[in-house]
Amino acid sequence: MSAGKKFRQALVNNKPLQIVGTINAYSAMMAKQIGHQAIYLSGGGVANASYGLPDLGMTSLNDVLVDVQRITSACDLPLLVDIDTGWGGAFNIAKTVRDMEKAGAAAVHMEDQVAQKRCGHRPNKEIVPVEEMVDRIKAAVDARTDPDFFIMARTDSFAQEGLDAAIERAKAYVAAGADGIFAEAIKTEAHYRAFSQALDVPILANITEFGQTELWNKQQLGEWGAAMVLYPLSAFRAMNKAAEMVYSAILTDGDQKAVVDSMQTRMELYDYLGYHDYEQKLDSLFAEGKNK
Ligand SMILES: C[C@](O)(C(=O)O)[C@H](CC(=O)O)C(=O)O
Ligand SMILES: [Mg+2]
Repeated sequence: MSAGKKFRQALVNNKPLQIVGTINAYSAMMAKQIGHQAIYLSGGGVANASYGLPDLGMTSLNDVLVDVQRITSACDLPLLVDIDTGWGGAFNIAKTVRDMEKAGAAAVHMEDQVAQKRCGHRPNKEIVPVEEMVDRIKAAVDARTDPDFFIMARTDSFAQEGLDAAIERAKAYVAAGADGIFAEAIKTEAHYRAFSQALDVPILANITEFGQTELWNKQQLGEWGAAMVLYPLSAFRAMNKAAEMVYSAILTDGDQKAVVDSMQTRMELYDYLGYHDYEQKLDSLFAEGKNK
């Protein structure tokens, strides 16, 4: 089954489908073993974690592809990738889609901000005219080789243009071939219901922390018509806080005794990696004559 097909299957089997951000290959393995059905690579996350940069359109296609390949090599859950604005004009967007498919991604979301983009939950975003975004979507849809590869259009227009205009944009994006709509930074039950009633493609709710949206439960969001619920940076934020505590404790206390109980143990680390299977294989293949 292609990655795109797996993503579509997960959408059918889970209403709504929870999609968790996995900042690296190991996180993706954990998410899968814990029972998640779909994972996400955040554009902001790649910029922050892999490059130490803000989420301001400074990373490129190749920067994101490296992390996509690492994750898809380690985990076979369908991966949704944040491709920001697609990184250029029609030909660049076509290349982005083909490269993402080849790298094993199942789905992408592309937004209607100007190339000099911002985080969707920050002020002063600038949006391209609807025609320009429609062209972006057509280029993306035309470029895919797997018809199941899922191309989601994200609209950042709610903040500037309001609900009705944002829905009109979403309709135009669906008419251009978008398979789903990411309604960025909408806020209330009425907003979610309006989007899902106006459109007959799956709608994504971005439940990112410390932003514009309340931390709605998946059950509520499902009732309001959301087909997907995204948690783009939740584990990453928690990992950062944990690292901060450990770095501070080591510096202040001179040892890590106070924080060791909050750490994943060596065995827990190995369990997610399937370490023992590797070790057994090594022993059965090469044990003869070694360490004896
Ligand atoms: C989803 C998002 O595009 C991301 O890059 O993860 C961000 C998330 C965030 O900054 O909290 C966004 O919503 O713009
Ligand atoms: Mg992003």
